Amino acid sequence: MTVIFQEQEVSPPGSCVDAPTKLQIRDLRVTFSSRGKNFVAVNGIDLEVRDGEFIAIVGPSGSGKSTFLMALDGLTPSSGGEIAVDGKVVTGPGRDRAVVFQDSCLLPWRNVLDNVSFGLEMAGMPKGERYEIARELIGLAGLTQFETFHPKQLSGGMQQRVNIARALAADPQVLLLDEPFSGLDAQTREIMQGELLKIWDERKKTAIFVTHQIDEAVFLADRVIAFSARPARIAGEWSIPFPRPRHLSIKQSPEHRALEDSIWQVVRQEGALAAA
Ligand SMILES: Nc1ncnc2c1ncn2[C@@H]1O[C@H](COP(=O)(O)OP(=O)(O)OP(=O)(O)O)[C@@H](O)[C@H]1O
Repeated sequence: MTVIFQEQEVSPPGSCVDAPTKLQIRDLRVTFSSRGKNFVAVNGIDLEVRDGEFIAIVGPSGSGKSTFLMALDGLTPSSGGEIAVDGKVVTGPGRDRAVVFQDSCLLPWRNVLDNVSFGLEMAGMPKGERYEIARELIGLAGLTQFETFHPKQLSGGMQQRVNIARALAADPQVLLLDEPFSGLDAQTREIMQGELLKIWDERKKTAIFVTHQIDEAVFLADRVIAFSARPARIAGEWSIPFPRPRHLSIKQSPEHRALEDSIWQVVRQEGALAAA
């Protein structure tokens, strides 16, 4: 396993190195059945995530990244090991975790305000209260002028901002993001990376972000984890030293590029194993 810890005398601003553990994953295994045969998708992952930490997960296609995320959410049952949020063992989906998917999951007949407040409505929160929470998040997402718009009237980037606001509305302890920007063009994607960090800096949620883009992982995360070829195990781990708030221009720095290269080498190696 490749482990690179950047030594620093002073913690970067916004760092969570001293924060308590938020999410604990011990020996997590996920097994699927396909055509009468069992196969292991996730094989014994151990991971401790601190409160407010931003983790990015990269790895070859089919390595088990989404499966891992869905197991954390409780949508996919694990076949071994344990997941705990604040020490409480996860047995299924719960309000302490929220997922943002690649595709917009907005309800087309509801406007932005009613989409963002949907979960709160389902939880029985009175209208005035849920609208107040939703409006604050819509503002944070820079969409105040669009709260009466319906999803089809919004660009892909705006729809994903609504999705993120909706996920945050229930005030989850852990935000799980499964390639949320992969459907966007390169320019919008970069803008969204900056927007996500702005929202995250404000709310400081513990975040697990799955992506194929290594530059995106390095730019966003406190820690990048590379998964091996299937079955997923941790093949490498990198601590990202850049202080926050981060500006997109850091992507051009030699330090950023060196981290990208180091991560890419591991992912490429694992991808070759997957193809072999
Ligand atoms: N519900 C399921 N039933 C059976 N097999 C599944 C199921 N979900 C995922 N798989 C298989 O598990 C493996 C891991 O899939 P997963 O989608 O987690 O990988 P991934 O790393 O997220 O891939 P990508 O980067 O291409 O999105 C794949 O072989 C996939 O076909």
